[in-house]
Amino acid sequence: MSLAALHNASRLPPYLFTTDHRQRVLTQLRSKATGLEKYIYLNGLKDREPNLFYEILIGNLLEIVPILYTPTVGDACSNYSHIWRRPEGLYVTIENKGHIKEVLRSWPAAQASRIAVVTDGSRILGLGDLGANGLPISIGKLDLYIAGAGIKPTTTLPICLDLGTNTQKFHEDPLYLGIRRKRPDTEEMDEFMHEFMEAMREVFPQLLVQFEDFSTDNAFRYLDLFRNQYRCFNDDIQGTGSVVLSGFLNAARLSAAAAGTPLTEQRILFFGAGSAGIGVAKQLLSFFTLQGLSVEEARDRIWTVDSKGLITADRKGLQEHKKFFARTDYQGPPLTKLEDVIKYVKPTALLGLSTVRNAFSEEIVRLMASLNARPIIFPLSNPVSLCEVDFEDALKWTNGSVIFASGSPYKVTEFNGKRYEPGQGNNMYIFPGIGLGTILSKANHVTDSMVEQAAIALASSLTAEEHAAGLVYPRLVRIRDISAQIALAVIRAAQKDNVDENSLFRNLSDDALLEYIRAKQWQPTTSHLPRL
Ligand SMILES: NC(=O)C1=CN([C@@H]2O[C@H](COP(=O)(O)OP(=O)(O)OC[C@H]3O[C@@H](n4cnc5c(N)ncnc54)[C@H](O)[C@@H]3O)[C@@H](O)[C@H]2O)C=CC1
Ligand SMILES: CC(=O)C(=O)O
Ligand SMILES: [Mg+2]
Repeated sequence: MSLAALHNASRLPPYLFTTDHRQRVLTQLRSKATGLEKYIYLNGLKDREPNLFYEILIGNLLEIVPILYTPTVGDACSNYSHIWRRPEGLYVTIENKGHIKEVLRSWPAAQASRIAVVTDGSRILGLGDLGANGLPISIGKLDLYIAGAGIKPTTTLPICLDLGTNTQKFHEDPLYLGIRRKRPDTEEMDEFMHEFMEAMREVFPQLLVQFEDFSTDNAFRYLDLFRNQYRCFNDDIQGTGSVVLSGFLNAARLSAAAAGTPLTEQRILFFGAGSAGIGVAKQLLSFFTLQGLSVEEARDRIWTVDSKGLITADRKGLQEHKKFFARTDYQGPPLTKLEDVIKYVKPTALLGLSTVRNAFSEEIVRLMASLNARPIIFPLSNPVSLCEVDFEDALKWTNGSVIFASGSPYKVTEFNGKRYEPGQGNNMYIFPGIGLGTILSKANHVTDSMVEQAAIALASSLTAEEHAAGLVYPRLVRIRDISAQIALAVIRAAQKDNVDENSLFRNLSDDALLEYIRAKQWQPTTSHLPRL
């Protein structure tokens, strides 16, 4: 319909076209009192005017990403059954076992689908088992694919597997959207997951599956079972590993320069040894092997702590995923307090993936500062309400020397008259580029080298000005460009590993391929809307 015809439609206010829609949206958004209300408002906007929604998101990333993603998406998930407005993703339930394919076929434009984010709701951020309320995490991640990498919205597919929940209060909530039953045992869940993955390949032949927020045992289990069989990766293990390796490459340079020591002298302590902690620890082996150390030497420079303290090999009943980093060189009584572990290990870096709010207390942070000229402290648990230490406190207790990156966003902070910018060590910097590179190259698997090269590309993407400002991650506003650079590195790694099915790119120079990737990035079009 032409503007004139629209103007003549009597339901529209007569002066609508003398106003700017973007300004109207931002004003309405900012008038909402809480993050959750803002989330609901943006959700409605996406339904009414998806192009405008994405234009506003891309143009205001720093303001809007914390609403659609961590921390506010955590509130949206916790309350999803109560704020639900409309269908916006696919639910596949345990009751669908035996005919999952038919359920998947109900998704419109199956042939066009390229990327699915699949959660079973069992560990949403650090908020635990939210069951069928987990869908917004898949939606939020896909919005970042669209905004951050330029993936076309109609090719994205958010999925929540509703297998029940062990959180009793949902069984008793009359508005709860999911099945009221406990989660299945391993055998039943395995049967479901095998059928689901086979059906996904058949119905969506071009699809990349991103596993998201599965509880730790299942996260490792299904990654191991499926990674060589299907086009898939686990964001919490591999995406987080990659993004933290990237930030660590830059942080270690700053820390080693301040200490006057070689990079290989880094000693890394993980507080939290779940899918994220161990996923990152495994990826950080590459930090050392890239400097020429062997895997065994690299492992020697990494210590892990869980709720029982320093993880040692002699501990009875140690879970499988904790065994690789379990120490064999500690003799003595169990070290159960973080402070004692730090005194024993003398780490240069302390990484939190524990879900324990304020675990990095004043004593802990001051201890790190007493051991290091520039301590690396990454409190990576999400959302903010579970972060191990706030940015302002970390600055104060280290007198500004901390090299900091958190999982959820913090604001630029002044300390002693100086301005400090926090890093955000969140897989949102990496999965859009991994996805874009995998989709474009039609890689049939996501290999370790694709994940590692993504990290190196992200670490190398900082501008001279960002380096001079002491940043360890590039600024989020450049995410589209950065995702294109990551995608290039991912495609080249896929080619080296011979998993690319799109061989056309092999003859292109890096410059030509980067140009091609950028040209492929979807842009919202809002020319049909009024602007001044
Ligand atoms: N920044 C990022 O990009 C990402 C952050 N995460 C965050 O990482 C956190 C952990 O996720 P998962 O590993 O999947 O969860 P998980 O629940 O499997 O792991 C938590 C770990 O922390 C340990 N822990 C719990 N309480 C403790 C205590 N009091 N003292 C010492 N250790 C304690 C547990 O023993 C376990 O090893 C979540 O908050 C999640 O949001 C996860 C993925 C990406
Ligand atoms: C960021 C993310 O994937 C998580 O906290 O689970
Ligand atoms: Mg996650």
